Amino acid sequence: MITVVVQSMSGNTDELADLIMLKLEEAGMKAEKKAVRDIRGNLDLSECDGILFGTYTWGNGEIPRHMKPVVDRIKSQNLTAVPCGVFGTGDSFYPHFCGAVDRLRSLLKLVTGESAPALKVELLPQPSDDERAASFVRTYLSHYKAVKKKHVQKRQEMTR
Ligand SMILES: Cc1cc2nc3c(=O)[nH]c(=O)nc-3n(C[C@H](O)[C@H](O)[C@H](O)COP(=O)(O)O)c2cc1C
Repeated sequence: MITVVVQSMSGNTDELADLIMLKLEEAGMKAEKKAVRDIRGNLDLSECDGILFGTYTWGNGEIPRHMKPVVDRIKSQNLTAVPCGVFGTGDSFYPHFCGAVDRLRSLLKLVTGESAPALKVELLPQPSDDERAASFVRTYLSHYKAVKKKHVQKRQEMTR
């Protein structure tokens, strides 16, 4: 079960989350969506099977402050065995298009050592983003399998 954690102000990123959920389900993977405002206090990210983080970008290519509960968890909870991906919407009018996606990926790389697959979409998803979302989900699912395999091997080595 993939947990899709999404922060959206005006609905674009939420719509992208729905498209990604659909693609996950079409690929045979169960998914649940959680809005950041609903997760305060009661979501241990390290217990998730897999996570896709969705965010818009604010300020000058920044992660919106509403994502703080998620960023704090990424920093404090052990996500090394949890396959993660990042998606977001932004506006290419700004110098750092979807900067929040890049920043979240960098943070995840720092704490997990893994390069999370990413998808950036211009404002509201268009029909042309359908195949991009499907391709992102395919890339994420192979990353998911690779991370799971790595951690099974690690556990086996530790019990030897
Ligand atoms: C004040 C402000 C700053 C923004 N800064 C950026 C930015 O630096 N980079 C970017 O790609 N988009 C930026 N955006 C655009 C939003 O990220 C974009 O509209 C996004 O799709 C909103 O997502 P939402 O509908 O899920 O809230 C900014 C928007 C506003 C209003």
